[in-house]
Amino acid sequence: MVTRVQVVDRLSTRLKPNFKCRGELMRVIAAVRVKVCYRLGVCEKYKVALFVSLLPHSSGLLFSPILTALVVLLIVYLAVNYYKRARLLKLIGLIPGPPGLPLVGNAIEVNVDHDEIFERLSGIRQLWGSRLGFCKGWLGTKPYVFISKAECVEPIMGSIKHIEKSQEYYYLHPWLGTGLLTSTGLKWHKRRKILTPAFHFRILDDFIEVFREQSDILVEKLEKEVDKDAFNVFPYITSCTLDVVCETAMGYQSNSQNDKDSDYVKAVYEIGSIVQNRQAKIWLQPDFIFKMSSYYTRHQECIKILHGLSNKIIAERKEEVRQEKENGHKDNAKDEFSILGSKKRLAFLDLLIEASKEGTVLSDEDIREEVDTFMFEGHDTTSAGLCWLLLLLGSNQEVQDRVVAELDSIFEGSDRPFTMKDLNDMKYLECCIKEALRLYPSVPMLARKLEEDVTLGDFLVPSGTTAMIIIYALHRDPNVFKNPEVYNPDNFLPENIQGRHPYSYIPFSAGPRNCIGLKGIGLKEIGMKEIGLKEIGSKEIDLKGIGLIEEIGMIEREIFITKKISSFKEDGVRYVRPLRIRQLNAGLI
Ligand code: HEM
Repeated sequence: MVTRVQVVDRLSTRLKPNFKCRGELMRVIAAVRVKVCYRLGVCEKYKVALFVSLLPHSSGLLFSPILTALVVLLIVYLAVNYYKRARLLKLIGLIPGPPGLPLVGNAIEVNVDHDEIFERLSGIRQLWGSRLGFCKGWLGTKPYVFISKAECVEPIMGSIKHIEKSQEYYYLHPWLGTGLLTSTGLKWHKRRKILTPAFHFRILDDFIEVFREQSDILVEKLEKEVDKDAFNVFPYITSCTLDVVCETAMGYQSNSQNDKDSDYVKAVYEIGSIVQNRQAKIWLQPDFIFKMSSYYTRHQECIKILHGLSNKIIAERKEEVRQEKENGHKDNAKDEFSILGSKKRLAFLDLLIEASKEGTVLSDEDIREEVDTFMFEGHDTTSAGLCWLLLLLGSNQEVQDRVVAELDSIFEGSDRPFTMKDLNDMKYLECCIKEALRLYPSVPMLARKLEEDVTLGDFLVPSGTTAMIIIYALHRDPNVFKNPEVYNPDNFLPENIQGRHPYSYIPFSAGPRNCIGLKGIGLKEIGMKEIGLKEIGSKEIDLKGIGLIEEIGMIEREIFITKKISSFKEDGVRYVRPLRIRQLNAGLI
């Protein structure tokens, strides 16, 4: 039996002479086909045709049905793509927005450090989209629409069709994998279904003790800064939220409030900053370029630290669960979250181990993805929210007085630990938190890749566009919130929220892909820490003269507590009035 290579060799020799006409060529091919079928012992015509099409052309007229089909397919593919791209360009072109340069679009305008990008994007939206509530922009060859009007947010966020996260989230994959925040399609649906029960309100009962312990430590730390020079309150709050989330998510005490040099804590910060840089700088986006950049080595070190710890904790916890089960602890049927049958505080990880059904539903890697996701989503959002709340309470004496009056009415002079019921009774504090999240949403913008065309007003936004929802601007729509720049918790009194568009206030996102922690944990966690801070007052610490400086925009948050007391702008820094935290029973200290 001859080999295929030999057949091709022989055929090419035979076909070497130039053909005078197509008929002659076809006759040769037919003859060759017979011979090849005979020699190879096969008779599939397509194989012969393929051999013939592979032969070196002795004439420019060589004809092959396969080659023709391939060329036709290629032309159709190119034509469809050309049509799609032309349609996209035409439709996007109709939407108002800044003119972009070929290939780079508006990338040069946003080629700034990540703390300034937010300002630039908001600026573009304000300049071009104030009236319509949306405008377009180009990052490289990728089209974006920046949206900040409730009516335009709804068709996207409210639809199950647009749950695909945009390219910006891809840079989180090395750390978070495709956990709940970053996954899409079937995987997301499945995970969301598994994880939703974990956020049952009863889980908060287990967590309340962690909040109390950690806010006590926070108070102790802040005490030391009283009456000293200006200091940035952000690291204190973030360490506290990180400790809370480490313990509630993994059952692990990261102790970052006491150990600022913790490798894990440093890695969380650094990777966040690297990811933001990648999102903004288009040349860092292709993997092969990123791998050559100075960021990459540190990025990999961070991943090693972050995954190393999660893997270690998961393995240890699984082993503990196994041993406790072996030692005869039976599942407590009365408590749907109790897997150990003991009174031990359950971490989110325990619930995942339970849900994993010994690896059949969730593998160890799946568990790690989710634990890492909750570490990331659970600490950054709440710490930003709490810092802004402090700033706003510090700057609004009257609001602060009302918060204190409400707490006084609940605690009636007692310094007993707070309970879930207390938290539910703090209606005005809840309005204050909501209003803080309105002015300074912890997630100031989010993005979706449109899977289908969407109609916004008189415009059709084509599929393939990235919809960037600028929550920060949405929350400042003067048609929804009177005096939108003013901190006014009354905006959230029941009588004032009547008739408000449901998509006009979305700090936790909205629709099927909203925050799974939502009010349940996010708001309560902020509330609990706020109470913790209020206990500074109950311990009679003199915070008189302490003020706050808001120094930045929304992305890189630094809030300084300082002795400066006026309210003016200097060197881009806005000084505000002092933060005063009142005692439980007394007036202002
Ligand atoms: C003030 C506190 C919080 C705020 C403002 C907040 C805000 C948000 C927002 C805006 C999203 C949507 C993100 C996007 O689509 O890109 C989101 C998603 C998410 N959040 Fe939160 N969050 C908070 C607290 C928490 C907490 C405490 C947890 C967990 C312990 C959490 C877990 C998640 C998860 C897992 C997702 C992804 C949900 C999904 O895609 O199905 N969040 N959050």
